[in-house]
Amino acid sequence: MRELARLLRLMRPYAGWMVLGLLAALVTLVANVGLLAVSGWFIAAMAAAGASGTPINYYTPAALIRAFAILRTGGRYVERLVTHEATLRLLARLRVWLFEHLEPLAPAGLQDARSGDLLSRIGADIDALDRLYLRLLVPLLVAVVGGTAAVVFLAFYDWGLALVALAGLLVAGAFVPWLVGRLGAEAAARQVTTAAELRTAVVDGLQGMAELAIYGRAEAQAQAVDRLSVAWIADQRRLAGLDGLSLAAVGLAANLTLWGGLLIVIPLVGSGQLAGPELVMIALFLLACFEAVAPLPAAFQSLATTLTAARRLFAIVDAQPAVVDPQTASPEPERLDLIFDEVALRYAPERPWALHGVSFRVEPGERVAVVGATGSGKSSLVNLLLRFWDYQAGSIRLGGHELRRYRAADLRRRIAVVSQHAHLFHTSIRDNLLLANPNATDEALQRACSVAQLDAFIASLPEGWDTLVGEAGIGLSGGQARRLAIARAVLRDAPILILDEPTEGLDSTTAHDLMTAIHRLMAGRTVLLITHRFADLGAMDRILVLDRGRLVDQGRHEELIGRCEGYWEMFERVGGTVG
Ligand SMILES: Nc1ncnc2c1ncn2[C@@H]1O[C@H](COP(=O)(O)OP(=O)(O)OP(=O)(O)O)[C@@H](O)[C@H]1O
Repeated sequence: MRELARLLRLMRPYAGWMVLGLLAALVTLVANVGLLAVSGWFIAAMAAAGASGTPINYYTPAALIRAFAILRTGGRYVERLVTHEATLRLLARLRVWLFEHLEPLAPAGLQDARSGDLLSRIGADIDALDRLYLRLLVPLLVAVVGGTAAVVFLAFYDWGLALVALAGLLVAGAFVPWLVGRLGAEAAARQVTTAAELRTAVVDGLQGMAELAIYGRAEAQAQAVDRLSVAWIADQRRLAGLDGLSLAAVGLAANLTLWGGLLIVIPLVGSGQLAGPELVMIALFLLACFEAVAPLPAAFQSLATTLTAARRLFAIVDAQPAVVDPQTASPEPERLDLIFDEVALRYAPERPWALHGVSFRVEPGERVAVVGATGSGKSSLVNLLLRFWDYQAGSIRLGGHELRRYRAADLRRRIAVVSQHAHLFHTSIRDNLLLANPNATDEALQRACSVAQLDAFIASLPEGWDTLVGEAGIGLSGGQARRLAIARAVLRDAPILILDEPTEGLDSTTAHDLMTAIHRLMAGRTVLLITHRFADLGAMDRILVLDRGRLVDQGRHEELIGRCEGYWEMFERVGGTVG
């Protein structure tokens, strides 16, 4: 129930809309009950007056009936409008709120999360929260206020009648919801996680469609999706069954209350304490006031769904990011020299050190390459520099200030990255470039693409800059995608440039061409180039050699080849030549 209190706190900014929606719901209920009761009384009174020939004032009740009818229609309209406005505003805010909490977690805090599951949380789980206000709070408050008013109204006629109504309303509005809530709690909670697993399996299957087809596992994946689907439908069926039962139970309670009420009211009419038409009015009033409690069983049934969804969202919101921004503003260094001093990093306490006792210095404008076997910690250096992860020991200083004193965004503004994994969004080439600098002019875009040697390719496309690159850049070749990443880095115009295996996976001609573009990009910048390609090392001022998380040597190629065994072995293995 702690989740419920937290959810209510999140709703506070929309309290005005929510109270208005609640009032509209109450007015609608009163109008509906009033309409039925007055109509019943009016018809019976007119019939009695007609039979006995007594004159009757039919203006007032007719006007009341019209007023109730208009109020009911108008109230329902306003209620739907306002409650949905409140809910949609809340959901929009919650999505942004979740995204704001999600962003600092990336990538360290999200590496165990699956994209389908995250999609579920930001989509379906947030949607499930609309039930709290629309399906639980509004019906509950309307039931309590409306039910109490109905019982008080009936008490003016007869205490016994009021007690019968109270009993009926309690059965329909408390016992039945409690029972279906209990019977359906497990299925309601489970369907949230099953739906998330189902989405994850579908997303996984779609993303890995090519591999599944190649290895003939598409059928197995389809069966896994089918199993989850069947489990989800089974839970939905159980909930729908309980929903039907609860509707029947509320109907039964309403009818039994009507009969109980009639048993009390008929003798009162017989003894002349009550007029005949009032009997009809009370009978219809009794039936109508059950409208106040009818939505409660479904409301309590959805409570478990809402709470499970809320728990899943709060799990993300409460997660601690691996790197927390400092409270104070970032320092403004004059020269951007970079110093690693005895730096150590491990990704989890149970994992071995990815970097250990690493010390080196990079002067502004210097070009430094990092080489080492796979898993030696090269990309981990980048993870630290971009503040994706925090180091556990040692110190990293940029411009004389500890890296931790910089806010991540300020730090990242000074760094441009070209990597083999640069993500391309399913939008136009122009929008993918503007990501690096939303204010870039067409001339700047043109210049960036010319540095990246992408201009001829873009000019050859019928839609030019507006060509869609496809999901994750599927419409581009590996080399073109890398060039787009280079153009982004040009637009970023940052003093520090990180090249994380920018030519990895490309054939040697393409890699060579790409390096020509990269050399232009390097001009005037501090460069950290991570590479397996010895051909790229000729243009570098210094080479750092990493081995199992340790910096084992550094120097120029000619020096290292003579004294560093590990370097020499790597060079031999790739049959390298240095460009
Ligand atoms: N996100 C992560 N979570 C846990 N361990 C990680 C993570 N990233 C890297 N590691 C581990 O840290 C060590 C260094 O990895 P890193 O990616 O820095 O090596 P690398 O030299 O860049 O390798 P490669 O050349 O294959 O890209 C490896 O043992 C790796 O398994």
